[in-house]
Amino acid sequence: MPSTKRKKRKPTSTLLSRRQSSIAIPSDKPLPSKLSRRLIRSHHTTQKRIHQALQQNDTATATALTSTLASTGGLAAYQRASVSGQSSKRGGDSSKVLVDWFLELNLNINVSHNPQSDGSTTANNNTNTNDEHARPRPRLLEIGCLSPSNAIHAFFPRTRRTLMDLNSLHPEILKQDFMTFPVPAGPPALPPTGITSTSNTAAAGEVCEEACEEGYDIISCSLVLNYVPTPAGRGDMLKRIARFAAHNLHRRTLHQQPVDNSNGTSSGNTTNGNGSDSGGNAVFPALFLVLPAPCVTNSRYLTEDHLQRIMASLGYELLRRKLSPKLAYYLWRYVGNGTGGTFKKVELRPGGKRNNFAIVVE
Ligand SMILES: C[S@@+](CC[C@H](N)C(=O)[O-])C[C@H]1O[C@@H](n2cnc3c(N)ncnc32)[C@H](O)[C@@H]1O
Repeated sequence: MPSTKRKKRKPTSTLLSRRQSSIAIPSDKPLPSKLSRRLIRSHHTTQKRIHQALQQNDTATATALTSTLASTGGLAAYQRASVSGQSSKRGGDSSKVLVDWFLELNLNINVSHNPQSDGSTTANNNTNTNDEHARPRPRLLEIGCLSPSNAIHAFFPRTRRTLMDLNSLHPEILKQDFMTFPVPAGPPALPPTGITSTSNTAAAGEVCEEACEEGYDIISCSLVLNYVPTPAGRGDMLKRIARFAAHNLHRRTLHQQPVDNSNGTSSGNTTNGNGSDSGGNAVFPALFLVLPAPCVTNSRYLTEDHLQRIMASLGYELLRRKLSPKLAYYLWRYVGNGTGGTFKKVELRPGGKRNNFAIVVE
């Protein structure tokens, strides 16, 4: 008779400690996918529990959970698991979708052959010599960056990209919390955005590189929003991203590249003879947002329609969308004039086997 004994599932903590040495030691080898998935899930859950404990002033539990997290490799182990997910064998570089969309949208951005390039040998690095009205090559701000060698980096030489993460895995990646990264200062008198926020401009005396004034044409936020442990924290991150976009839109307007919001295309001199969009006004300022698919397909509190309402309130319109079994990809264009307003945690999709992912805008 076949045994009816069910195989006991090992607790994640046991699995992690058994693997701990392989996580702590830097290695080029990706972690097994099952372990990566469990590690990522357990990291998110523990972080959420730490936050809940802190909210209840239960510092003992928060401290215990924090040390459990640290003993199992902490953020570094989580990042290693995420890098493993990004490996080409697992088809995991989400930025490939953005590259496809850039090509589809006929953006006139030359690709540098070497994503590590500083741009000095790239034709059409900072100016498009065929178009006297062309703006400098667009600038990327990537929040939550694990590597400077993903597909999208070929579009942005080093001088045109700012990559950041809470924990930097590469000298080019700033160790920086986006929530304290200064919103570019100037040009003066930003138009009203419908977004209320506190202390978002660069403080006097803060180091202000070129980007500080020029701002960013596209912000990439791939699998970062779901890392933020609270619904209100996610809303705050989206609001902050919108302030960066508002700065860029205002700057574009000042640089006399009129944006025609009525039909989703740029007007004036932004298209050249071959129909490509040299200034990128039909696309930029933009946000590339990637979420695990269940956050929008199986959450009690978030649907794609609801996400779209939140984004519209912040001044965004949807340009592109792709849903794969694992991930939801979006390209949003910031057009301003957000309706503002608040979004609470409201049950939209009842059901037993749903998750609780939510975004709250206060
Ligand atoms: C799952 S990884 C995503 C990596 C990559 N973008 C991708 O698509 O695979 C999430 C990363 O976001 C980073 N992160 C989370 N919140 C952040 C913040 N406020 N500022 C900067 N980085 C943040 C984490 O440190 C982590 O490395």
